[in-house]
Amino acid sequence: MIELQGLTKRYGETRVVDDISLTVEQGEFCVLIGPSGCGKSTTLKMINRLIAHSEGKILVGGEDITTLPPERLRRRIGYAIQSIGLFPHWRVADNIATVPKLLKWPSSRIAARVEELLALFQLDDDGLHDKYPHQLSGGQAQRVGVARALAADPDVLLMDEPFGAVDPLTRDTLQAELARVHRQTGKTIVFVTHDMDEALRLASRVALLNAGQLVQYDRPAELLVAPANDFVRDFIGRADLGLKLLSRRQVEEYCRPAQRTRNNAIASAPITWQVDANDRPMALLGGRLGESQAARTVVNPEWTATPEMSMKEALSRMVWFRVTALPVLDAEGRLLGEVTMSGVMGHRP
Ligand SMILES: Nc1ncnc2c1ncn2[C@@H]1O[C@H](COP(=O)(O)OP(=O)(O)OP(=O)(O)O)[C@@H](O)[C@H]1O
Repeated sequence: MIELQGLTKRYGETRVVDDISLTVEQGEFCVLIGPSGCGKSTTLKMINRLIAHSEGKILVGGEDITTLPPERLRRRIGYAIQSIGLFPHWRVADNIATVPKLLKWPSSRIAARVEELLALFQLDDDGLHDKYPHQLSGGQAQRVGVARALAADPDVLLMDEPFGAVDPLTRDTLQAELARVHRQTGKTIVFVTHDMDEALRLASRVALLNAGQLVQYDRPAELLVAPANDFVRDFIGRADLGLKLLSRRQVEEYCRPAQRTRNNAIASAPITWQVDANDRPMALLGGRLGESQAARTVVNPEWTATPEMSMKEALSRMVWFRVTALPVLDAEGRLLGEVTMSGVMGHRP
C-alpha cells in the first residue's frame, strides 16, 4: 500500500505538485494521468526518492520512505521508464539481473529468477537471453525494462510512460501483457501516462491531475459516468464516452441465456440459435438487421464472442456483420449464451 499525505514539491515559489493526498491499496493498478507538466512524473519520482519532496509524507507499506535505507527501498520499489535505460554493453540476462546483483543474491538464485522473468514476458525463445539491447525490437526492449524492474520481486512497481515510444500494435500487446502480469503477480502498480485509453484499459483507479493538484481519484467507470467537473469531462473526451465505457466491460457481464433449437424451425423467441449435437451454434434464426425475423444466418466464427472479449469489440462485430446478436462461446466453441444489441442498450453503463 502506498499513501501520499499532503505531498508537495516546490521549485522556488512554484508548487509543481500541490498537496496531493491519495492511497493506493495493495494490488491496485493506479494510473496517474493529466496534461503535460501537471506533475505526474514528479509525483512518481518522489515515491522512490529520485526527487525529494518538499512537504508531506510518503508511506510505502506503512513506512515513511525517508526512514528506509536506499537498499530496502530499491528492493521494495521497481521502476520502469519510457527510455528504458538498459545498459548497452550488458546482455539481456545481465540487464534483468541488475538489482538482484546489487542485492548480492547467490548466482543460482539470480539465474533462476532471470529465467522465470523471461518466461513471464514471453522472451524465452530466439536466444534472447544472450542478446544485447541494440539487437532487440522496441517492444522486446520495453519488456526487458519491465522484467528488470520486477527482478527483485518488489512490492511496488512504478512505471513512467513505459509504452510511450512503441507503435500502436506493439503497445496494445504490451498493455495486454502488463494486465496479465498484474493479475498473476498482484503487484501494486503506479503508472504514468497521458493516454486516456491506456489509463481506462489498465487502471483499477485513475488519479487525474491538473496543475499539480489532484482533481479526481476514482475507478475508471466512475470517472466516465460521474466526472467531478468540466475539466475531467473535457480531459476524458466527451465524444465517445459510451464506447470508452464499453471497452472497459466484458461480454461476460452482458451475456444472457440463449434460446436454442436442434432444427431450423423459427422458434417463439425473436432470436434463436440452431445448435449441433455438441451445442455448437450453427445458425442464427432471426436477428439479422434489415431482414425479416424468419432469416437464417449461418454462424461465422468472426461474429462470435467469448466471455473475456470487450463489449466494444462485441458491438463492433455486431455492427460490421449487421447482426443484432452474437453467440457467446466457451473454449470448446459451445454456446454459453448471447449478447444482443438491445441488451447493450438496456444495460446501465
Ligand atoms: N528541476 C526542475 N526545476 C523546475 N521546474 C521543474 C523541474 N522539474 C520539473 N519541473 C516542472 O514541474 C512541472 C511538472 O513536471 P512533470 O515532469 O512532473 O510533469 P508531467 O506531468 O510528468 O509532464 P509530461 O506529461 O510532459 O511528462 C513542469 O511544469 C516542469 O516544468
